[in-house]
Amino acid sequence: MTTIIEFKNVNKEYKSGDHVLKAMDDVNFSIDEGEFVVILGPSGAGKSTLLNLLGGLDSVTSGQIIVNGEHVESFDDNQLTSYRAKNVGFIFQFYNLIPNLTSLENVELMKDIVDVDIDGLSVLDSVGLKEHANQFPAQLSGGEQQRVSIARAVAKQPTMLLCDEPTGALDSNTGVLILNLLQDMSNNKNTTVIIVTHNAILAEAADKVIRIKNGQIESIVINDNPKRVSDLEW
Ligand SMILES: Nc1ncnc2c1ncn2[C@@H]1O[C@H](COP(=O)(O)OP(=O)(O)OP(=O)(O)O)[C@@H](O)[C@H]1O
Repeated sequence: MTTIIEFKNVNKEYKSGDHVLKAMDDVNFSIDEGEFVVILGPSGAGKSTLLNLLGGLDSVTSGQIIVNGEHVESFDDNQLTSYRAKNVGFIFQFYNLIPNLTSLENVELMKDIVDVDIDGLSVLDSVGLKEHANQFPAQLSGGEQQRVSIARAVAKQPTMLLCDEPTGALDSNTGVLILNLLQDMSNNKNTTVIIVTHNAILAEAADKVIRIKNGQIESIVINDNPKRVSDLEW
């Protein structure tokens, strides 16, 4: 297995007045290429902070974040923009769709950003939205908009998919469809998938489970025999 992501002694502090909050407190871990990783922890533990640092949306206070051998913590703004465009697919709770583009156009937009061949219709089909290809975001439900944003992140074929509660707005059947798709991306396309969730059941499907508490790593567990998402008891 090739290590693709390393956090080395990562600290992230937020200052407000005299008070310093340690959102990441000496965090160390590594993730292999193609791993399906679940990050668990209580509210305020630092899960979103970890994803934001890894995705180049926020900068460390100290420590190193090494992705594909490159030091993300030393990137300037231009390097960060190019790093995010080439390597990272974000699936967050906010959808960030472009309102005056259809579902299909929102997905195919990725052609302008990365040099990949995108069959937008087939990606929309994989999230159950082929019939909605020509609708605009305002004509879709919250869960459908979430699925378009997932299709857009997947279509880009990024090195890693960073997902913050990706199924939060979805009913359980659609949630399973999406988590299955993410597990397939990891198993079949060697995409590294990292999912932050409150749903501990998903841990059974993960190759690696990282638990965080108070900005620190509580445990890292490797599953030798992860379950298929479709076999989990929800
Ligand atoms: N921009 C910020 N300024 C100040 N404090 C912040 C900022 N972002 C996060 N924090 C604090 O850092 C800590 C970790 O926040 P984070 O959002 O990473 O937690 P989380 O584990 O994702 O929580 P949740 O499950 O509720 O989303 C929290 O105490 C939070 O209040």
